[in-house]
Amino acid sequence: MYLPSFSLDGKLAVVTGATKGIGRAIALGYAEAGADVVLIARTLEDLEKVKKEVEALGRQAFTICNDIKDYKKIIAKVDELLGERPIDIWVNNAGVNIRSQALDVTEEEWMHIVDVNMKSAFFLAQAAAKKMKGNNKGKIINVSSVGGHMALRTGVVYAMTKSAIIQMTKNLAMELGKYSINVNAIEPWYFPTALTETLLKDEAYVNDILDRTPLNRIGKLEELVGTAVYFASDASNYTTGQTLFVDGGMTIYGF
Ligand SMILES: NC(=O)C1=CN([C@@H]2O[C@H](COP(=O)(O)OP(=O)(O)OC[C@H]3O[C@@H](n4cnc5c(N)ncnc54)[C@H](OP(=O)(O)O)[C@@H]3O)[C@@H](O)[C@H]2O)C=CC1
Ligand SMILES: C[C@H](O)[C@@H]1OC(=O)[C@H](O)[C@@H]1O
Repeated sequence: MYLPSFSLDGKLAVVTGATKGIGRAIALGYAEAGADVVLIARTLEDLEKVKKEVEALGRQAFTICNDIKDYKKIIAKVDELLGERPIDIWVNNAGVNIRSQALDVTEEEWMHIVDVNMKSAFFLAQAAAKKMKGNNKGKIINVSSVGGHMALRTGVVYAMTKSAIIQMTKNLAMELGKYSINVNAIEPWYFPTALTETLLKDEAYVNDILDRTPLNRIGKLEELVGTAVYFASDASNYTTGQTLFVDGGMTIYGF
């Protein structure tokens, strides 16, 4: 039989930033594929809503209402919630951006973006890997951005953190391979979410995006979930340290 399984039946996935946009889409996609899901975000009302959506799909949902900058508390809450239940999949999705020009970046902006997008992502990946190591298997998926691969006008600090996520993915994949833990990254171009809402309301900005996007349209969230399910499933068991662009062709656009 050559078709590998894309099923996540019986798996447990943890998704950071799981109440809106890309994180919510991934969490629901995972539930549709058979996984139980731990949802992490800072807004309780939103967490309860997505919890109900996961349960409506017949899967178990757990919620952790906490800022990932307090990653030690997140890790303690995961332990408290799950006990001995293994974590099969960890998605570092939560991310923020403050779109300042390089000459205007403040230290506070720097610290906030770096703490959420890079420091928290690393230490949560480290904690997940420590648990997965005991089971000699696991899938860590990091959400980077095209902005980590090429210079966009959406802020240098955000770009630095997204580029760091790509390199973190490679180094973790190298070190964790001996425990059969796969580490991969997704690099999205533009998708309609709260994070990009303001940008995508600007017709001139959208036209600039489309001018550089061979598929000539903004992505649909369901078109990103497939990649996240692939990286979470047995279908990707021999794929690690990789970054997959889900970008409408933007990164190959020359002239
Ligand atoms: N949308 C896009 O076009 C692109 C997005 N990306 C990346 O995808 C990821 C998701 O982005 P997107 O879905 O657009 O973002 P949204 O702002 O739409 O959603 C962010 C999610 O993360 C949660 N969140 C934000 N900050 C924190 C925090 N400090 N601690 C815990 N949870 C947090 C939010 O809930 P709450 O506020 O309640 O905590 C929400 O659930 C990010 O890493 C982003 O960089 C990459 C390329 C393109
Ligand atoms: C494609 C980028 O990641 C995009 O640019 C932004 O400023 C938003 O934060 C999105 O992440």
